[in-house]
Amino acid sequence: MIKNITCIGAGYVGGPTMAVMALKNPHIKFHVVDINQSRIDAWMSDELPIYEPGLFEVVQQARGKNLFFSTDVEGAIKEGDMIFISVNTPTKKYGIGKGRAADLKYVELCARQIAEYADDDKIVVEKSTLPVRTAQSIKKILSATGHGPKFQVLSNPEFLAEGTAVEDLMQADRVLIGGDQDEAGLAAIEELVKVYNAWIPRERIITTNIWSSELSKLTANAFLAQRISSINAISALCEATGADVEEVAHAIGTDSRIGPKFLKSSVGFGGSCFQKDILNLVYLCEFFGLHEVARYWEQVVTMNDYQKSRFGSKIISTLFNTVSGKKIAFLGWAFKKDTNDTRESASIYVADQLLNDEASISVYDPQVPEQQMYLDMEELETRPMEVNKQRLTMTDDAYEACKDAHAIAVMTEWDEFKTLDWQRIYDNMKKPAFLFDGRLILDRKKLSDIGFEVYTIGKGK
Ligand SMILES: NC(=O)c1ccc[n+]([C@@H]2O[C@H](COP(=O)([O-])OP(=O)(O)OC[C@H]3O[C@@H](n4cnc5c(N)ncnc54)[C@H](O)[C@@H]3O)[C@@H](O)[C@H]2O)c1
Ligand SMILES: O=c1ccn([C@@H]2O[C@H](COP(=O)(O)OP(=O)(O)O[C@H]3O[C@H](CO)[C@@H](O)[C@H](O)[C@H]3O)[C@@H](O)[C@H]2O)c(=O)[nH]1
Repeated sequence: MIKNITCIGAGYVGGPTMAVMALKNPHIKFHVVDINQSRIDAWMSDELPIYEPGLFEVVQQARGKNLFFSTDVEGAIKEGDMIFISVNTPTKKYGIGKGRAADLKYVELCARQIAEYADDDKIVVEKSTLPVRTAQSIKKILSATGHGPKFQVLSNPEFLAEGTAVEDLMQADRVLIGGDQDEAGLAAIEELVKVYNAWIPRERIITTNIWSSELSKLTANAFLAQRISSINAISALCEATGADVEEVAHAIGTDSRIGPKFLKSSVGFGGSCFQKDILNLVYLCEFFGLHEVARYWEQVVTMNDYQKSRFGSKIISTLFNTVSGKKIAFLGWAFKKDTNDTRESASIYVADQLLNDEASISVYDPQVPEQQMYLDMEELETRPMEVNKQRLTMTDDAYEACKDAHAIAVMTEWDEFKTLDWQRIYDNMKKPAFLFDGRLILDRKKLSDIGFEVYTIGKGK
């Protein structure tokens, strides 16, 4: 009987996942720990470290009752009957597998800490996205460095999307739990099934062997990203031929075998997961000598890079082949709406491309702080920070960002952009006033009538 659940890692996944589990399992105590003190402080305050619609209400209901946040990793490991590992698994930036493989050093450290501090038997749950067969390494570390207790390792990948995390957790399409198929493994799976079954119907909880579960997560993201790259590839052809990508997406999406979701053409997918997980899949395929399979999936990322640079190039070529000294307004910096997360956002790469062509960029995003934008640019290491700061600025007012601009680029699909006073924006811009809709959210006809020169992804002239 599980009485205490610990989660190591209080990020975009650990925080919301444990908050919802705690709300639905009032009889279990949840302890979420992180090495980042300021993140933990934020989880305990009214200003949560991540912006997610509905999250604050959930946290508020459980926090202090059966949901606790702290930096006491050792104490939390000792008390947890079940320990989730929900730490970051970024793309490796060094050594073997650099630029492709997942960097598992944080996961390995968690396993070592669990082995060191655990005084009794534990169920260890992989919540982080991991390459298939990672459980084997975790088991090895636990058994080689532990001092007595027995460990069961489960895989329970998370499928929530940012911006809809609470909804996705509350009404999950499915929950996936993988574990060893022997008696102890099946018993551990059943313990986790019970936790989810507090609100997820049993038929939506899928149980598999551990390797299938690990691989299903990478596969799900690869399939989702593949759909976006596929429709983005078609968007280029639409622009060349006069077809309309939204009409094409609707026409194919009504085929029940294809389905309508994830066919929204865009300036390119971003976020912390898709690119990282596909590159990880590519690396795994190469590792197992499956070079053709690796090339197949790699193309999803190549197409996404092409879509981002195609958008940037379109801005430059439309503005008479140079943006040097011109002001370009960016509406949105986050990688999608309803999140403050900017990891791998298309904005970063398009901004970089325009800055290389000496543009001045003024950004408005309702949730992203200026400091984060500079950190994103710094990671690219393209130019000195002072230059980024001179040419790239953020304002907290969309109208200010667009004032005196030569062009506007809609980079994130925030709802509020649809209801801006576009006549006012047009009146205050340089003419011709160019508008590049990278998210297909604006009314092209209305804007053209105002006087804008509108370019929309996937729509020919
Ligand atoms: N972000 C998403 O939408 C999403 C969705 C599904 C799965 N995932 C996967 O979940 C995992 C976590 O992603 P995230 O977005 O929450 O990452 P994140 O960077 O927001 O959070 C990870 C946290 O782990 C902490 N941490 C790292 N090592 C630690 C240690 N040894 N002890 C204590 N804390 C430690 C970090 O300080 C950080 O706060 C990744 O593997 C990711 O691929 C993410
Ligand atoms: O039709 C679409 C759908 C999405 N996007 C873009 O794709 C990116 C990713 O969007 P989304 O998948 O909604 O958000 P994530 O939070 O990255 O969630 C993905 O990655 C998570 C981490 O692994 C998984 O848990 C989720 O199931 C998976 O959807 C964003 O830039 C979106 O703008 C499009 O361009 N067109």
